[in-house]
Amino acid sequence: MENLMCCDVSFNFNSIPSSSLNHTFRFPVSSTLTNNNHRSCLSFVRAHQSEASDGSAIDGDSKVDTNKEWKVRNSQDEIAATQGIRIRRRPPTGPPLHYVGPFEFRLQNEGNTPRNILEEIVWNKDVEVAQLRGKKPLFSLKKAVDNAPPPRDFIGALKASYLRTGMPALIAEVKKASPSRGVLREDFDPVEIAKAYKNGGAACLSVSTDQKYFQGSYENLEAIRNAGVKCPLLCKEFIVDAWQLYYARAKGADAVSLIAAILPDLDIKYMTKICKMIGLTVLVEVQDENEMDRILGIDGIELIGINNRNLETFEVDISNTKKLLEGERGEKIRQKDIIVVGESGLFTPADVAYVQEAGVKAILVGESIVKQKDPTKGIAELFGKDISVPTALA
Ligand SMILES: O=P(O)(O)OC[C@@H](O)[C@@H](O)c1c[nH]c2ccccc12
Repeated sequence: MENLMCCDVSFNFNSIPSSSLNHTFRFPVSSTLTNNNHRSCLSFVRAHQSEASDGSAIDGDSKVDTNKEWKVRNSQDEIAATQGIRIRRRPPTGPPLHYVGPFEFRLQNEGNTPRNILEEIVWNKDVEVAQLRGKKPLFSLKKAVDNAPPPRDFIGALKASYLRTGMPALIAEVKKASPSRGVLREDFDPVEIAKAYKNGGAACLSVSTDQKYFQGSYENLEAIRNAGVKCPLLCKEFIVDAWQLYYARAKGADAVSLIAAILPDLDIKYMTKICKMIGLTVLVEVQDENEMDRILGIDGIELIGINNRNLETFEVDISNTKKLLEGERGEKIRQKDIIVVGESGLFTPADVAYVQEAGVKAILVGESIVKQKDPTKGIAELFGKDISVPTALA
């Protein structure tokens, strides 16, 4: 890992949440980060804002000034909107007159009601992360990350699988439920499912860690890692804060997904840099042309997922993968040597052939295989043939 150096930084705190006011930070800065522009640096501070120089947490409900906090979030939403991002990171109608606890307990009105499920998930995630950060400050996570076993090569595993089978490499998703489909599998044993996927020929696994909407957990991720399943693991989360990257890595993830619909370019850039520093592979997920164009404008992106499910409406349309790979976009992706992952709504060999034809080298599949009594067989049915690794090579 890159050597970290420390610097003291004092800021004009106009764009920093109130919990950070009057603090001089001492935080690690990698050589890559020092060269970045001022805004990037502010974002980095935001990610590290909840710790004083001794590493103690300085966030806490009692110290949050909701009025200033709201102003900061509102200006973040304005920046995001200029990039075509519709998802608001916080309720927009201003702070409640009194601080009444987390988002769930705030009085609902037209303005502070989420407009769609993705917005609701993000607002809840914000609260969840703030609470978790208080319990596990960044300095303790950094120690865990330093002592974690080396990450596995996520992209290497995808490439090897594609070369071996001549078909898109499978990222098989371990998820119990989803907001659009409800519970997918009652008898859900994450480790058994992970082993079955591996035996069926999955190159990598995706593990849902969101508890509220997907009934997942970081314990599942850790359990799969500790059970010795060799596939690299993607932590399937809604990342809204760089703290979550360290958390995922500390829990055994080899890769994380960043959702372009909720993260402005600047966040994607600096989070990608942090991931590189701590050894995580980044999968950036896009769902329309605007998001694809934004991500193709960012350097250093190696893996792009095209989601066939619109996260705002839940509509699934696998032709989305084809649409986003046509013409100049496809050309640019090939020039940049980016691997594209076709995501969601893939059920049959015809679906797999369709997205392969469109240009993907990997697919991310959950529902169609997790629902099968035997997920190993489910994989063979999805591909229309056995793609498992011969036992002599496994
Ligand atoms: O279960 P499916 O339709 O095969 O989809 C899997 C995966 O693509 C999906 O879970 C997913 C991809 N990106 C996401 C972002 C948020 C929530 C869910 C997702």
